[in-house]
Amino acid sequence: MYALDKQLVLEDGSVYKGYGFGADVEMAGEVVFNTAMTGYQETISDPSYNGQIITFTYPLIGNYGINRDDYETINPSIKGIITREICRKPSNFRNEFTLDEVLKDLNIPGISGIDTRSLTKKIREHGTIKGIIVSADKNPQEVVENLKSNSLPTNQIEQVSTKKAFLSSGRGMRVVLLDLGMKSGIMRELNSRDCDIVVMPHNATAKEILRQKPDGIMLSNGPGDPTDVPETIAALRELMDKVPIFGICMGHQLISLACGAKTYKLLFGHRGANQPVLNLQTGRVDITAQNHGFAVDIDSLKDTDLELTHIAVNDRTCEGVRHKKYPVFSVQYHPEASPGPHDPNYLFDIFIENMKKNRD
Ligand SMILES: NC(=O)CC[C@H](N)C(=O)O
Repeated sequence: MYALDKQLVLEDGSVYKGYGFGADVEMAGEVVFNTAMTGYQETISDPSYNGQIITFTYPLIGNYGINRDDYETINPSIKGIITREICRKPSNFRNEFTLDEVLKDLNIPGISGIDTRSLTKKIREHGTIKGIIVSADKNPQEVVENLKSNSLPTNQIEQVSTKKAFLSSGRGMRVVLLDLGMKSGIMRELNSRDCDIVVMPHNATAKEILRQKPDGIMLSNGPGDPTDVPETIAALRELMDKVPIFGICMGHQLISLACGAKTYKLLFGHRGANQPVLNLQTGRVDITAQNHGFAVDIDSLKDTDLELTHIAVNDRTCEGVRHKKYPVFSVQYHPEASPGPHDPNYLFDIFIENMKKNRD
């Protein structure tokens, strides 16, 4: 039998005892919850979760193992995993490693045996909260004091964005993919449409981007607060009228900020694989993959050249915008899925069409 050797301590003083797995290290992070039933490998390796401890509401995690192919980045930067139950003997034809051994290699701690329903209810009421997975014999009061005195990281985009530009050749449209902490799924979608991609760091200037003679610019997802990167927002302002732009998640927030809208932090965010989104033009609802803690303030769109195109069915928050004059659009959800449904995948085709039209 495993011993109750670890505890999850939250900033509000609550303590959840459990069983440690993965790396035996202590790392504080923002505790968030994800409601997807599958896709834990893509989720833990999504760079937008940088600095966060992920609670999986699905009660069994690790049951189909980890494989070489499903990483969204090969350098995951989450601060921990919280589960009801961890499967230590996965069974799947694609299984190559156990979640436990991979987390050990990646130096990421996990805790199982947690009442994730109660924890999730707490986060829903309180909002996302700072927490840490520590040894069960530590005094929780002291841990809480420590947690309170340490602030969560800022400027996370620069930690996960590529330092140098690189190419992924194709014969189709030339796309500058601005890496704000991109999931490889975005690259895969562009590759599958034969795009000729230049991936550039988050702080590339408008001039550097235009020097690549792009047909269009793709803005990726990314971690943390969108207001952390004023230089990227300034670059976007210069680029808006030059070439078609498509933004996903962080990219969507940055386009909105560049046009004068405002962003704010949601109480507990949207993280999962079945988030319904209403397309206001067609009346169609797409079921989407999402992972975001911030949102664009719908009221603030009034004074901009953006129009609201999509809203979340669950809480009526902003899920997409479009520029009134230029072929610039963005969504808060993930058309690249990984993990999650492929309903909105056609958005990549719209981006390709926008680039073709702009070329003609
Ligand atoms: N996946 C993302 O790009 C998330 C964007 C931003 N970090 C947020 O939490 O809202």
